[in-house]
Amino acid sequence: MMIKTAIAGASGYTGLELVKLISNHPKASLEAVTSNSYQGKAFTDIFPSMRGFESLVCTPFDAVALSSKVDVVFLALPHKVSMAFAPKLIDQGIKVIDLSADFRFDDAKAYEAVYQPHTAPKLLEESVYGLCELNRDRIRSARIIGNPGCYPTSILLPLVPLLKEKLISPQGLISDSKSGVSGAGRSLSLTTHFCEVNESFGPYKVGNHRHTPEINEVLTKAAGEPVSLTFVPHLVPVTRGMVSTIYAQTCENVAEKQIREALNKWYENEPFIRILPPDKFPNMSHIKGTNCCDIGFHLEPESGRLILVSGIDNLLKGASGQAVQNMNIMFDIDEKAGLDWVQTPL
Ligand SMILES: NC(=O)C1=CN([C@@H]2O[C@H](COP(=O)(O)OP(=O)(O)OC[C@H]3O[C@@H](n4cnc5c(N)ncnc54)[C@H](OP(=O)(O)O)[C@@H]3O)[C@@H](O)[C@H]2O)C=CC1
Ligand SMILES: CC(=O)N[C@@H](CCC(=O)OP(=O)(O)O)C(=O)O
Repeated sequence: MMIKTAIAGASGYTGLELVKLISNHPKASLEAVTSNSYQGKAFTDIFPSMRGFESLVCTPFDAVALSSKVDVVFLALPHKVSMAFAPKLIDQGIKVIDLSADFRFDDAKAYEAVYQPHTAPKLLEESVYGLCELNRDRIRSARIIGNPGCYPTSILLPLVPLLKEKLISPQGLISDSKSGVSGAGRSLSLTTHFCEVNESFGPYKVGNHRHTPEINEVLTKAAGEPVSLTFVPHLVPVTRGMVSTIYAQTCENVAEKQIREALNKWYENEPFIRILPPDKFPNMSHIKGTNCCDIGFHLEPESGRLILVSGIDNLLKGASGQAVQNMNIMFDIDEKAGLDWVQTPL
């Protein structure tokens, strides 16, 4: 059986990544790519790197037309936009994997405090947060997935097991995170203009980044009590990649061995989570082009402070790779299908 897919918003960076992944997927086919700005244009006119690999022409989005063609649609659209598209697909019996923030929250009020009034609250209630390793059972039977943000993925994967195992305090968590510029998408903006980012480095949205409530909602559930997290994102002048350096206070008498045992217990059978050996830490160049999340750590014995470092490719495990992993789970095929290769080996 082939899973028939379409990508809405294929002209963006996560859209391109999805086209590459589905084109190489052994059990999925790409039936349609939709775009507003490039209707009627060949996909390869937008991305010449795909010449010879993809022959689709961009069409306008039409849920009824898609219903006879596909089983699942990836919405690679901006947040606040996807919520208008998703219900139309669900009404046609098509599954949805949404890469925006529109279906990530359990609590509509938490979403609305950061974004805008939600126009599909029932679907938001039904949607499943697609953090594959931690939510697999619910993903299996979901009709709609809210694919996690890239920063949340890099922060939640290391922290959730340690909070659940009561090895770290839910208070005073700090994540100092760095992202490549493709995290901001393909549309033009002054902040991602070459001259503004080249040879430049610094934090942005300090104290008010919209990912903080998304991360907090999941951490609070894992801890079983409110958490306090300081999240500071930084932009680094590379195209892709993300590294989060996270500081946490361990609970009394917790030793490094227990941290390693807990992470191994949760992740040793996970193909896309790599717990690094002692004294090894993630590096953007080690995860670029993979669907992996690398996690390394160091415990300061005197202070009990744990330094966790996680690394992902923002466009793969942080977006399109995780979206395909979600599709594999939803359609009950090998979770690694189409993902067990490296696009850009060093
Ligand atoms: N970039 C990243 O690393 C990550 C991105 N995400 C999320 O994934 C989604 C896609 O991101 P990304 O690919 O980077 O974004 P891009 O800006 O690169 O692409 C978004 C695409 O959406 C389409 N679009 C824009 N506005 C509208 C609109 N009003 N109505 C319909 N279509 C519209 C555009 O295509 P066209 O005009 O051709 O229709 C555009 O190509 C976003 O929600 C983003 O937050 C999540 C994790 C990581
Ligand atoms: C570098 C950069 O600008 N990054 C984006 C995050 C992109 C992402 O993954 O988040 P969403 O899916 O929630 O958009 C930002 O800080 O808003």
